[in-house]
Amino acid sequence: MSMHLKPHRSSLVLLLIITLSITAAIWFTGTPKPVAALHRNDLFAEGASAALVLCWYLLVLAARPRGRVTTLLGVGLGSLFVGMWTDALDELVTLPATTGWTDWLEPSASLLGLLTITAGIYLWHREQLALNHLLRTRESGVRDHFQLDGLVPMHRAAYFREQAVDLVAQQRRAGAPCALIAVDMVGFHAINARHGFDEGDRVLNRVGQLLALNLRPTDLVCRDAGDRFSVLLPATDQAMGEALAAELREAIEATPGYTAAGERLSLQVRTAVHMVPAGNDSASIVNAIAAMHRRSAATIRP
Ligand SMILES: Nc1nc2c(ncn2[C@@H]2O[C@H](COP(=O)(O)OP(=O)(O)OP(=O)(O)O)[C@@H](O)[C@H]2O)c(=O)[nH]1
Repeated sequence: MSMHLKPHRSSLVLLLIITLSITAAIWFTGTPKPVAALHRNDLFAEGASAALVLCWYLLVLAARPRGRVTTLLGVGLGSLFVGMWTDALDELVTLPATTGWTDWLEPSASLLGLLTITAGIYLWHREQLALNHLLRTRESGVRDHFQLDGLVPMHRAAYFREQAVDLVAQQRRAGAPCALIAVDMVGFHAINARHGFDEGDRVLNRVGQLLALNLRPTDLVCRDAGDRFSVLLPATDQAMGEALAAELREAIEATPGYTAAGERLSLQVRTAVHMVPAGNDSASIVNAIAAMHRRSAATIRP
């Protein structure tokens, strides 16, 4: 069983027992239809629909932690599957006229499923709005999981460039300048060398989180590469950009954290602010991003 499904083992076992019980009850109560009497198109359509709902059920459970939303979606999709599965079995078996329970089981399970899925989707929507709030400064209204950084919980450089082009075009229409900040760790290779690459990874992760926490909701931060991060500050002048860059440096250097072995780390970062004037062509942002990282690399910290 996939490790993502392990927390949902009891739900899966319950659905399996219900499905096997219904299948056995229908099979042993009725008479299998001869092959010539089967409606192949109906059988295929109903069987495939049930299989697809089962796939949705597994994908949703595998993607989610346990909780109220997952329970509602699981019960809903599970019930819908049971309704559709009963419908598909109906194509294989002729039941005696006295067996009335399958007539109400299929529509009731499907209706219960749809109602429960609707309640689950409503709560999922509320949950997602709360999560969107947490992801401010890590995405600018566009989510692209293909461009997420595997190490630091934020997007990568390509996403930053795409969003920066859009944001700068918006700012141009509003006549406001944007600021870019390059954040580069100083002597990061020494952390890897002294404490190991895994510890270096943890430091990058923590630095990324500190940056995200210390920005305004409208700002965007991404990991550029290695120990370099890029920040976009819409509607920001030079003075504000410099002030925010100083705050970011202070936030990181004041809370360097500890290694797994309990050794206090000492972190230093350098920043470079690069202004994108109000009327600037949005395509030039790509050059501006490269320029700010060059400027940051040339900055000497005491
Ligand atoms: N742990 C870890 N290290 C990385 C990762 N990506 C790049 N690095 C390391 O980051 C270091 C970056 O080296 P430099 O660009 O010289 O940075 P620095 O040591 O901070 O040097 P200065 O910026 O000149 O102060 C290299 O040692 C890379 O191996 C990563 O994903 N995880």
